[in-house]
Amino acid sequence: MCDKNHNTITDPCEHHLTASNQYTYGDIEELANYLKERVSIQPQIGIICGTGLGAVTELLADPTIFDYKDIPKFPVSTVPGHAGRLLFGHIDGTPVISMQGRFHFFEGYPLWMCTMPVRLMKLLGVTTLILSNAAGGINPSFNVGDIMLIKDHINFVGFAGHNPLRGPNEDKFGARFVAVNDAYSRELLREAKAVAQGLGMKGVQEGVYACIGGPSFETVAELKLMHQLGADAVGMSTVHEVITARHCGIKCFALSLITNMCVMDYESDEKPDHLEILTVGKERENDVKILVKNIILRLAKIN
Ligand SMILES: O=P(O)(O)O[C@H]1O[C@H](CO)[C@@H](O)[C@H]1O
Ligand code: HPA
Repeated sequence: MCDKNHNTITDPCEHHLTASNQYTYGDIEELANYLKERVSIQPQIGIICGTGLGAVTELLADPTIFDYKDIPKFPVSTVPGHAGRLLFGHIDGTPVISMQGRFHFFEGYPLWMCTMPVRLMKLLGVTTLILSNAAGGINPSFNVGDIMLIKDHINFVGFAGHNPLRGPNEDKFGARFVAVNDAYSRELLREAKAVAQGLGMKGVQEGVYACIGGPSFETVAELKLMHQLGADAVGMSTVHEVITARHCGIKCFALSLITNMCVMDYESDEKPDHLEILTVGKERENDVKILVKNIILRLAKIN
């Protein structure tokens, strides 16, 4: 820890710099300009694909694709199931930008770095963000393969003091304090439910997503606590992206694919396993794809 008695804003030290966002508004503007010079699509909708759910990007017609490693100042994906590509294209006429792979806190990235692409999307013109993730089911009425439409979250990472907005506020993106009681657009949730119903999709649930830091999964005691607190599913992402999006006024819709049921019994020999999580993602990615496509179609009709 830093023991220097100093003003962290006017005289930041290395430790404080890591805690605070190092991407200035100008840096992200530069990044947006870099992409605008190379692709003419101005996206309205942003998509962030969860573990094993990158197939949603197949919806983009004739996409322009950037590998994260080729974009200046961009982090790179290190988790299997996250391809590490940024795609621009159209889904049934709607201009879209999609991240095939996200950044997680457990990879070692500070939260401001994990969520920088959301601010980039804002500067590129995105007004609505659709997020997906793989999650463990806590609600005993859920089944593996269910799709949970997220209505709220419990931010355990935030409880521990980690927030993507920590540090000096960037007023050009939004105000210092941001309300998140309505983080998940009720309108989008209603529309998504109507779409799922219209498609006759089975196993579509609604619930509360709990976010932990990972990469360790949860203990039985932690899961029992989460259940008592009202969490229906648990994962290691999404919430920081949603906070960053709400800060800059982007509407959010998020869904979890329940890739495993959490082990809440000391007698059980089962364990969560990333490879199994990827397998369930593969099995259900088509349904997630259909749902996302139809939500975008519906949004195009009502907007
Ligand atoms: O949230 P996404 O990116 O879908 O990934 C989920 O899958 C991984 C665990 O297998 C964790 O990273 C968890 O958060
Ligand atoms: N816990 C945390 N993250 C996850 C899980 C889980 O059980 N499944 C998929 N991502």
